[in-house]
Amino acid sequence: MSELSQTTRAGTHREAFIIDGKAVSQRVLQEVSEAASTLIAQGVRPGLAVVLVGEDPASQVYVKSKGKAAEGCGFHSVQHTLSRQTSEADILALVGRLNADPAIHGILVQLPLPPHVNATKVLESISPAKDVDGFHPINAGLLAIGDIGRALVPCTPAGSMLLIDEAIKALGLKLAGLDAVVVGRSNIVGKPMAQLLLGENCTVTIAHSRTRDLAAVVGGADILVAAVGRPEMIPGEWIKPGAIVIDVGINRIPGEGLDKNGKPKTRLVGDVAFEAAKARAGAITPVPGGVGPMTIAMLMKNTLTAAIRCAERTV
Ligand SMILES: Nc1nc2c(c(=O)[nH]1)N[C@@H](CN(C=O)c1ccc(C(=O)N[C@@H](CCC(=O)O)C(=O)O)cc1)CN2
Repeated sequence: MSELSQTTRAGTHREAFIIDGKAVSQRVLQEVSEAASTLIAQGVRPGLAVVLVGEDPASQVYVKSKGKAAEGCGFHSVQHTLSRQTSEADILALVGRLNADPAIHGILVQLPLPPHVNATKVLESISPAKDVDGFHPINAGLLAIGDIGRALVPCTPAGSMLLIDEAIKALGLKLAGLDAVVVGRSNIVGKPMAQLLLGENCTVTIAHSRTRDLAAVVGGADILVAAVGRPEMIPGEWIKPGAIVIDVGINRIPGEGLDKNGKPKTRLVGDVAFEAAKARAGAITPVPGGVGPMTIAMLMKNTLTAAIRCAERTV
């Protein structure tokens, strides 16, 4: 496809539409709260259990935000905080109890887990019906065969799709047929993202560390999803003019000066060099304030979905 149309009447390139992940996530949370109220009035309160193993400060912040968001949606919310030394067997036993608890519709084990714990084994022990992270192979399989109606879809890719919809509307485009490039092939973001884009009839390429001529592959993308976790590794000059850029990376790098405690300041950047990319893209997500807030909002949506499906199974 040729350049996506993004020129003004004077013929000069317009600055990118900044996709506001905070605003879109607030909208999702509002919709989830309203639907949850209806469900609660019918006697079913969605319940989310979050399991945190260890004391990683970033994980503590994310888990706290998830609990707060769950409460904000009117959910029953529980947090299990386990010490870093907790054995894999004890984590599996806890997941087993949560699987059997009728008040809990969604179970999330915060990642990363300590190195002595087999994360795959723990994630596969979660009942697929309560796997609100969408990481269980059953949910990955349902997504791969295009049965989204029965799957729980991973939160970050699902949220990224909503941001793409937002950009498509703002730019007056149609999603079907666009060339999408996903940089990164993780099971958590890259692969499910590619499946979702394929489900919307995009022509999808997954690029990774062994991709030859990444610049050329990225340069062909009408939609670029960067999910590699390497600060600003995609230069703005690689972006196709008018492209939609979804930056999943959240990388903390050294900032300038000292904070109020005298410690060196840090700042968050994405996988894309934002300022240069903004000058070429049609639409772009910022970091922070782009994909990140969507992850938690979609987790609430998945918990609501799990609760609704559970209620439907028991009538
Ligand atoms: N079990 C899971 N573990 C992890 C997941 C996940 O989806 N499931 N994702 C990440 C962490 N994460 C949620 O858990 C998460 C990361 C970032 C944000 C976010 O809103 N980021 C803000 C910036 C926050 C800051 O200032 O530090 C943003 O981008 O605007 C939300 C959730 C790993 N683990």
